[in-house]
Amino acid sequence: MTATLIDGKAVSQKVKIQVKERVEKLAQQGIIPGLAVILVGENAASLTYVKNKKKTCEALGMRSDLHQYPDTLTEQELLTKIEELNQNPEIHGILVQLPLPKQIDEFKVISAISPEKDVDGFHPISVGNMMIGKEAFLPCTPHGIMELLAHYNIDPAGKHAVVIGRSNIVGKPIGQLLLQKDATVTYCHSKTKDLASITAQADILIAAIGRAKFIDHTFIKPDAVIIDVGMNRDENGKLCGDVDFQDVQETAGFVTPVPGGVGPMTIAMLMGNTLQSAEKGLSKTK
Ligand SMILES: Nc1nc2c(c(=O)[nH]1)N[C@@H](CN(C=O)c1ccc(C(=O)N[C@@H](CCC(=O)O)C(=O)O)cc1)CN2
Repeated sequence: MTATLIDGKAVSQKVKIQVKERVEKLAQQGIIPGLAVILVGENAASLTYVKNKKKTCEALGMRSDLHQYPDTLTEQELLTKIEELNQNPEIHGILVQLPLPKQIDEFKVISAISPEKDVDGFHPISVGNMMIGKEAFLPCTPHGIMELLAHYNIDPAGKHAVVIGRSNIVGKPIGQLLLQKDATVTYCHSKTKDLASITAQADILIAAIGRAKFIDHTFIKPDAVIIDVGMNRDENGKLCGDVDFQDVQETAGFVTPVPGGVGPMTIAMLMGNTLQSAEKGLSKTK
């Protein structure tokens, strides 16, 4: 039997339709959700992502301002821009595209964004609230993964979830979100010994390693749910994930493709977070 495809493109469309309906309701009250996206430098992939964010915002009836700077921008200049956006009542979400050039301290920059506008969910206050299960903007990729699991009726409760990767934006938070849904979570990383013996116990495997097609059928348990967060190029320059999609077909129960899996969900969840921020602002003025 071949694995069931987890179709992130289709699920993200569904999420975006729901967001659009809520945006239209807000517009009747004179509020247009506004997202400010800051891009520093000329990273080609980042430019594609920020353009996609802008295009998606506009398609859903939201405002999106792209602030683009050369990689010579100083940290202070960036902090000044963030402060200006923090004060702008028409902007409900602020996002600084990562990675940033080396001269800029990522933590300082993320911490400068008002937590109320932190639609990426990267601010230490957002992370802290998420950790203790309080209301917070959830980071978009992990949030998108949880949405995909829910859509396919995959309940993490009692399952062994193995996360490969410990980044602040994917690995650490997805483990926490799975834990909150009562999964038993194991984190693996570059220093983990005998990785395959651990991943082979996973009912849900999250691959966020950054190595093209690294996970093949020898790493996985029969019928496991495989979520591929990788975004790599193969030997022919073709986009691929951390999972060898073809090779796991006969073993996995469910698998996300790359492209068309987790990636589109990231942008859809960002739209949801921006809308949520605008809705919160409205309820405060009532
Ligand atoms: N401030 C942030 N920076 C970064 C984030 C983030 O969530 N916030 N995540 C990634 C990049 N990213 C969004 O910013 C992102 C990556 C990939 C996709 C996506 O849709 N991928 C497509 C393929 C796209 C292609 O053809 O190149 C897919 O998987 O189908 C969306 C968003 C790092 N930085």
